[in-house]
Amino acid sequence: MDKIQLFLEEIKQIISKLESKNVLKITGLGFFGFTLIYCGKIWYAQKLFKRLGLKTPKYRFFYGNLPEVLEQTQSNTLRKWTKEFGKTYGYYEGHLPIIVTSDIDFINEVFIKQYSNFMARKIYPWQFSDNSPKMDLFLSSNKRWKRMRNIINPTFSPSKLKELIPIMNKCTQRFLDILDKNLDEELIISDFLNRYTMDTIWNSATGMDIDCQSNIDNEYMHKALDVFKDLEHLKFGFRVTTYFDEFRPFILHLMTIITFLMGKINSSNEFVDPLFWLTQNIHEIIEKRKKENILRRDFTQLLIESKIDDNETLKTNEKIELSKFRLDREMSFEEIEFNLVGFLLAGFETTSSALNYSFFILANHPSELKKLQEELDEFYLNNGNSLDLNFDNISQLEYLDMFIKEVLRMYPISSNTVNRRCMFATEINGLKIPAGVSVTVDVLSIHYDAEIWGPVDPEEFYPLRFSPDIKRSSSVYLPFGIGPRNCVGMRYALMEMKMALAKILFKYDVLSTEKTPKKFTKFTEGTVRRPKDIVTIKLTKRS
Ligand code: HEM
Repeated sequence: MDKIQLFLEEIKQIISKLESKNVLKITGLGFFGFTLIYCGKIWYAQKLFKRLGLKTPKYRFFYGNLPEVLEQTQSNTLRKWTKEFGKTYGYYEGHLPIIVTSDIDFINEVFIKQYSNFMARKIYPWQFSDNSPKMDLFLSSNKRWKRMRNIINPTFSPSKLKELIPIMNKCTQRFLDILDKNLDEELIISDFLNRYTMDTIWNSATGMDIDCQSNIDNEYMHKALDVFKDLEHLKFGFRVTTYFDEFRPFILHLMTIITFLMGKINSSNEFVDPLFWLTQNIHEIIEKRKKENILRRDFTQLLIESKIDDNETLKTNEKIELSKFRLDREMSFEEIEFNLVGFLLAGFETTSSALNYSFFILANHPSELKKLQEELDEFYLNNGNSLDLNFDNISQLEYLDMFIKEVLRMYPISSNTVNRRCMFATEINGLKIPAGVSVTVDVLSIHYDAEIWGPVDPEEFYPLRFSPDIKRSSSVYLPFGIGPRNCVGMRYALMEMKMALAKILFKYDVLSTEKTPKKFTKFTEGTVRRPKDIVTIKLTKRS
């Protein structure tokens, strides 16, 4: 006790001495020292690739290469650098080191063979921490990701997804009814596609029929679009979190508080509101569902019911590890909530953009339209004059499958997300990779590599390069990523796209107008890569 009192006395004396001296001076010195150490840390971090012997483009102290990447879109910049530095090189986002690769062996090591060393994504500027319970499947890392992925995987199996076919059919029919009223007119097709994919994913996720296709001013639609708009608005804030990565959680909390207060002061504030609003709505839907024991066939129900299936998904050693935590075999309320919001956002703009690219191709390639229509006519006759599609008969539409594959080869929607972060130091092909370093794939360079996709020029739209008799490594085709952490929604997205295209092209011809772009030259890129040009088309009844 005496010792404690003595200690407190000493502290009091130090404080009073400090007060009597120039506090400002000391604070200034402290700040200067801290800045010096922080700059030293940045300087050292930006020497990593030199130490590893990897080439890098010229970078600036503190900023690294981020300004250049953001200026031109990441995909285009990586493709340009790959031409200059070869298949594997490094660059810096601020002082965060990123290895870029288009080397297939390297990709196989990171994404498949050594995936347990890379069970995280590159740090996203809006990511609080690796283990926050608010992180959905996309943003979570390590065991938390693995556990959630094992629970979610069965939800996207064909046997579960087939329960969602009636919802897809209903929304597609609604889409056709709307298009029927807009025949022979110039259409900005992305407006219609956004509403179609939002209607489908919201209905599939929650069972709630929001019908945002007929109701243009639908609130759900606006809020979802606002979330993406806000991510654009926040570019500056996100640059700050990248440059000051060590303080990211603090800056993000601060940004959340500021925007929350701004939202309170100005009720029309567009930022926190939409994501908060969406999450709140989903929260209420799950709560109601659990309380009233309502049974519907949708993602909410599938996630509530889903459990880890040890027999199917886990290897023996993982079974033992997970069986120790039996409670974790199902998802918590919060996890269901954040994953449903994640599905809404991941399944809306991606599929809508993929269809937008498809209509751009159809308007510019009448011969492709003809081939697809011939296949659909044959399917209709062979299936008792019906175009009812399901997971069993969809494989009969082989050309449609090749067509969509080629669209996504030329226009990979979400190539910036094909990355992993090293969590445990390792070595790949002689290159030592320390924990914390991210590896990102230069998808465009691979998708346009003439050695892989030739002899027909990869710049040409040519679906037959996906003929079943042509064999290629699956690691060269990456629109949905690769390995155990690839896109969990791939089957759902492909089914939705095929259903929409099959039903539309069976009924209508797609025509170009004077405004239809012939080629895309500029893109905007966040998690989704979109053309800057607006795709205008005309639909007309098939002759
Ligand atoms: C054409 C449509 C789509 C494209 C092109 C696409 C593309 C991608 C890509 C490239 C990734 C990263 C994969 C990797 O890192 O290896 C991804 C991840 C993911 N996607 Fe998709 N996606 C689409 C539709 C969907 C849909 C409809 C859903 C949900 C209903 C969805 C949910 C997800 C989720 C949850 C992840 C994270 C998976 C994980 O980290 O385990 N996506 N997607």
